[in-house]
Amino acid sequence: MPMQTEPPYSHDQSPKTGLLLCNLGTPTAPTAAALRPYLAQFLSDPRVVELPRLLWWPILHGVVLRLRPRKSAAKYASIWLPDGSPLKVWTERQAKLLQGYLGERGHHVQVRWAMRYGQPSVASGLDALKAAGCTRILVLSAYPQYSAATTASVADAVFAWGRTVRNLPELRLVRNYHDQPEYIAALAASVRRHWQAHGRPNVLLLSFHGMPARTLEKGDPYHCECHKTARLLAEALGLSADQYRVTFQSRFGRAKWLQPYTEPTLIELARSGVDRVDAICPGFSCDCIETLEEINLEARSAFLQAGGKAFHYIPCLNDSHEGMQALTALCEQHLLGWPTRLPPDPSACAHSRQRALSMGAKS
Ligand SMILES: C=CC1=C(C)c2cc3[nH]c(cc4nc(cc5[nH]c(cc1n2)c(C)c5CCC(=O)O)C(CCC(=O)O)=C4C)c(C)c3C=C
Ligand SMILES: [Fe+2]
Ligand SMILES: [Fe+2]
Repeated sequence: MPMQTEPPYSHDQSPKTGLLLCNLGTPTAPTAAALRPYLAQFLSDPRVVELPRLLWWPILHGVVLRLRPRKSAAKYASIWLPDGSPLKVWTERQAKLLQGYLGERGHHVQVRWAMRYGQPSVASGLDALKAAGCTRILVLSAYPQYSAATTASVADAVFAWGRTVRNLPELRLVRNYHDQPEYIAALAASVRRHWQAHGRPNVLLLSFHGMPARTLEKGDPYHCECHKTARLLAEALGLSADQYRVTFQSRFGRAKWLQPYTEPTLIELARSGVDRVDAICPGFSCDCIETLEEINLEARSAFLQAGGKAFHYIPCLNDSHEGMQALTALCEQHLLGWPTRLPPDPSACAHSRQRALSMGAKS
């Protein structure tokens, strides 16, 4: 990939900081035609499906991309918002709010949002921040728990962009925030608020997106980080071990995924006489198809059909004040990690002195 041609370097540029909030990506419409390119890009990422290409390619192109787009489109249609896919709507809103929250704390940071798959791409977001004069950029992956399939894949996109850039900004990538006290406090506050309004369940179900089980054996910390989030949240809420369950959802393909699986656990709970379950998804920073359709529609119906009496879904933090405060605190901790800089020095070298003179500055 060729390197970009950039405006000549100038010493009189004041340092500016940018923030790129990256989420996974989502189709532009709830149709099979929009789902196909989105799923093709997503499921071609070797960080997501780790099978050898020779084996995976015929399955992806011969089976998955023929059947899944139509099936998934119907699911997206059931949760679509007037302004688009919930994942896009919430991510855009969080980025807008983050700019204000950080500004109130004295951080004048340009905030943009991007999607790892689809548009606006990570590269276009980084290009825009660089074009706006940002010489340091904080990349915040929206996933609280680290996984190679999500966080590391965003890093891949950032590094790929870096290969096209001549004059790189300083880059910092948030790795995770699964145990950040402000994030746990925000989750606990949203659960408590729900319980104040609707009473308490017999069991609180914490459902996380799944991963193939072999990723845990190969050293991916995702499973452990999900369990740590769950333990901290349970402690914050004062729950005993029998008052909550940790499960994994969204199994894809035939391989064994992280267990226990969400839906079979709900069926087992209903059959064993548990009347009310509340479900929360602390692995998602905002609501999306995985929470709104798979949990709030499908899992709810499985629980009720198996004899459960009441199922409450507690939404993701989305644009709530507590959630935004947690994201702000997280960004602030990372922004403060950067060294203090000397003011720009236009006389730092002969060519910039000449530039300053030609632009009419006094020598
Ligand atoms: C929260 C972390 C996520 C992990 C880990 C993850 C792994 C993973 N996902 C798939 C396959 C699919 N995921 C899909 C949607 C989706 N996944 C996440 C997050 C994680 N995925 C989010 C936030 C979303 C929602 C996107 C939206 O538009 O709302 C989908 C698409 C939907 C569908 O067709 O079912 C697929 C497919 C794999 C294989 C995987 C493996 C590590
Ligand atoms: Fe996923
Ligand atoms: Fe673990």
